[in-house]
Amino acid sequence: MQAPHIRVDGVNKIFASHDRQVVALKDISLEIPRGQFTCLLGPSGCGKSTLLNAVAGFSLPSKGTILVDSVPVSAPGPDRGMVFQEYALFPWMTVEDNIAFGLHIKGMSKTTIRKRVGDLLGMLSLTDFRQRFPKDLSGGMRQRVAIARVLALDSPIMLMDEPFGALDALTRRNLQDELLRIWSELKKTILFVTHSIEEAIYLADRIVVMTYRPGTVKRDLLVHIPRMRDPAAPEFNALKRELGLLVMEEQERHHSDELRMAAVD
Ligand SMILES: Nc1ncnc2c1ncn2[C@@H]1O[C@H](COP(=O)(O)OP(=O)(O)OP(=O)(O)O)[C@@H](O)[C@H]1O
Repeated sequence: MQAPHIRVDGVNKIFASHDRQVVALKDISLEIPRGQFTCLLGPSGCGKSTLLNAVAGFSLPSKGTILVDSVPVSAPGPDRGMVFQEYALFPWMTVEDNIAFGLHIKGMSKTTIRKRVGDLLGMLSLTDFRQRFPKDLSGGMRQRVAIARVLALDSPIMLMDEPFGALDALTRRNLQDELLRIWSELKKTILFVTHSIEEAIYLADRIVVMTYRPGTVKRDLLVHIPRMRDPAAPEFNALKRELGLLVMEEQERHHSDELRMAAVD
């Protein structure tokens, strides 16, 4: 399946909670070309997950539209696979059964499933762990299974919500490298949420920095540093500084907002 193109057009999202309304997204418009690796970057509360959930079809915009290959998103679909920070594996199933689950639902033949699961176990270095249960795996391994499960369905779009946020630095770097390898091999369109500036620069073709409440696009830039990127390189650090200032401004707005709310309560 060819990677699709995503178009976010004038999207607003308003949550009504208790006695107040939260404008989580305001006038977001983005054109994401097929095959692009885009990171949504910003501090907590700037609407990254809200935007990702809207593209996934889990929570639709209050205003505006999201189109995948010109078709409006109105519900979750098999063309958009989601990977969460909290793995979301079935604890009673082995690694291979977790990966195969969606394929059984699709009604694929046992032979095809065995072949595809075998390939994915190999691709994500999980072959020796195929019979294990999630509780017997490290966080990094569990996240590999979660990625394999989405890849099994062959979704041409991968939506990833802080997938490596709970992992230690070394495991995180390994999985980032694997993700880049898989992405360049399988040519998926990836929308990846992170609040780590370094992770965004390491991975992305493009970084969209968001503002804190309402969530708008603060900066939208292409990363021109060739891969594999060296976080110690001067050009990497220069971009890190530039993005750091932008994110810090939003972080400060977040803190002042929290202080203001605490004073009201
Ligand atoms: N279901 C909801 N009901 C009410 N408010 C919500 C809901 N979901 C999100 N919000 C609010 O919308 C804003 C954006 O939240 P969102 O989770 O998208 O931010 P984020 O950038 O992904 O942050 P984090 O990194 O902490 O997940 C926040 O102010 C949040 O409190």
